[in-house]
Amino acid sequence: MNPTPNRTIGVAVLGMGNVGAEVVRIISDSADDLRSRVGAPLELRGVAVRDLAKPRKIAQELLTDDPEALVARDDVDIVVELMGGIDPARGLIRTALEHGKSVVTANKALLAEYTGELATAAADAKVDLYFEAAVAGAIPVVRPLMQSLAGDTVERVAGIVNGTTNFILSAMDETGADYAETLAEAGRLGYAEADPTADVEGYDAAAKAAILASIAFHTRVTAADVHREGITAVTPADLAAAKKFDCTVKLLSICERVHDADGRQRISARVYPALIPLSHPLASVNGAFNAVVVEADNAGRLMFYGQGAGGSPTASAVLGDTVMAARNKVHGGRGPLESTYASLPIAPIDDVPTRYYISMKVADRAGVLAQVAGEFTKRSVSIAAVRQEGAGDDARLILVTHRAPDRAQSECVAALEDMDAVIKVSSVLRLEGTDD
Ligand SMILES: NC(=O)C1=CN([C@@H]2O[C@H](COP(=O)(O)OP(=O)(O)OC[C@H]3O[C@@H](n4cnc5c(N)ncnc54)[C@H](OP(=O)(O)O)[C@@H]3O)[C@@H](O)[C@H]2O)C=CC1
Ligand SMILES: N[C@@H](CC=O)C(=O)O
Repeated sequence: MNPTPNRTIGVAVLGMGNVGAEVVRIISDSADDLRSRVGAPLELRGVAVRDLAKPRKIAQELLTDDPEALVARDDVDIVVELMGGIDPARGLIRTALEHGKSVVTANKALLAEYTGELATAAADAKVDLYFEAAVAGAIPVVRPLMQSLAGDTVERVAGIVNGTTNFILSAMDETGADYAETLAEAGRLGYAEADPTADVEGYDAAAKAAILASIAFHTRVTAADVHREGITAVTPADLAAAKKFDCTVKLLSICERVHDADGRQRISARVYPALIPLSHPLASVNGAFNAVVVEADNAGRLMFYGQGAGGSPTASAVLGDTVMAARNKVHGGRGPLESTYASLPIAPIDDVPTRYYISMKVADRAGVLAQVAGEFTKRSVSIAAVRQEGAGDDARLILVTHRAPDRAQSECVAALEDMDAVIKVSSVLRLEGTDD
């Protein structure tokens, strides 16, 4: 589309929930600032919702329950998708792009499956597709990876990218708060997804890992490529035990290049709750805050930190994208253009070197530790630390291993579960943030 100076930029918003309501508020409250940043006024043309009867802070005539018609309107230049979910969001974005509208979305679930399709549609239509808000709420991390680091080689992107689970784990750790109550509070504060299973089972963090891996490594990674474990099995006892090892527990998303001995490169993308040392920078990221650590060949280590969830922090990122897309409409230009995407293979979790923390209830008799250690030696996994606690029916053994392929580590756990001396393996978590 040709640039058209001195005109109004029409914006359609799909969804007026936690994020959409804040986007609508900012477009109205900050109209003068936005006009000067874009070089033209941004005008809200309509907002699509499901339930027209719900009370909302917006003129009723701007509301519609017909998003198909809204995205195709001639006076709409930019469509901001904040409905969530795959359908009908995917079709609506496709329609918007095909009608020459630029699109801003925060929909990580959709992007983790369909970025390739949507980016191609945007390129064909020569319009923008921006999604800064899809990863880590207010934190600028998508644009730094796509633009600022486009000339570097990123080796690793790892961090805390789900606010809800970090809010829950922090509360459990700091005050012993109840899991279910804290999850409900995360919903009330606008952090949790419409279906919070996406948060607590790690689907949301996995979607974000897929997006981060794709843009960091210039290869297509989808949610199905990401190894995923959530926080539902993490107990207050795990958090207490972590403290004894000067650690805490965080849900981590880790994306890295795996350099194989034959020079081949693969991508590992994984999400799981892990112990990290209290001295690690991610250990002090609490509540709904997120942080992402990027390691690049020339830039070295960069850390991005801020509010990872909630209506207004996320709306900030959405508005940033909207201003960029609006500037391009007014002054011409398009960007950031996507890289030429490679197709690097995915390294399965089995092949990735990890460290394990294993807590088990054991028989209180001589020789148990030697027997347990024998199972690790058989599989070439070495034990880094051992703690024996309690006695009688409460006898426990806690082990921390050195780095070894995850398959070998999980085979050790399976062997423990078959041993007479081991009454119950009560907790298995990985340990990250250490070199060995
Ligand atoms: N909340 C957060 O902290 C963050 C959210 N995101 C993402 O932003 C998006 C929006 O999240 P959030 O605001 O929390 O979600 P909400 O569930 O609060 O809001 C969704 C909105 O979309 C509307 N909607 C849903 N389906 C339809 C449909 N078929 N037709 C018309 N309207 C529809 C709903 O209408 P109605 O009001 O009538 O029900 C509601 O207004 C999601 O993709 C989410 O993953 C990204 C980063 C952070
Ligand atoms: N439910 C998500 C919202 C932001 O992406 C989260 O908790 O991080």
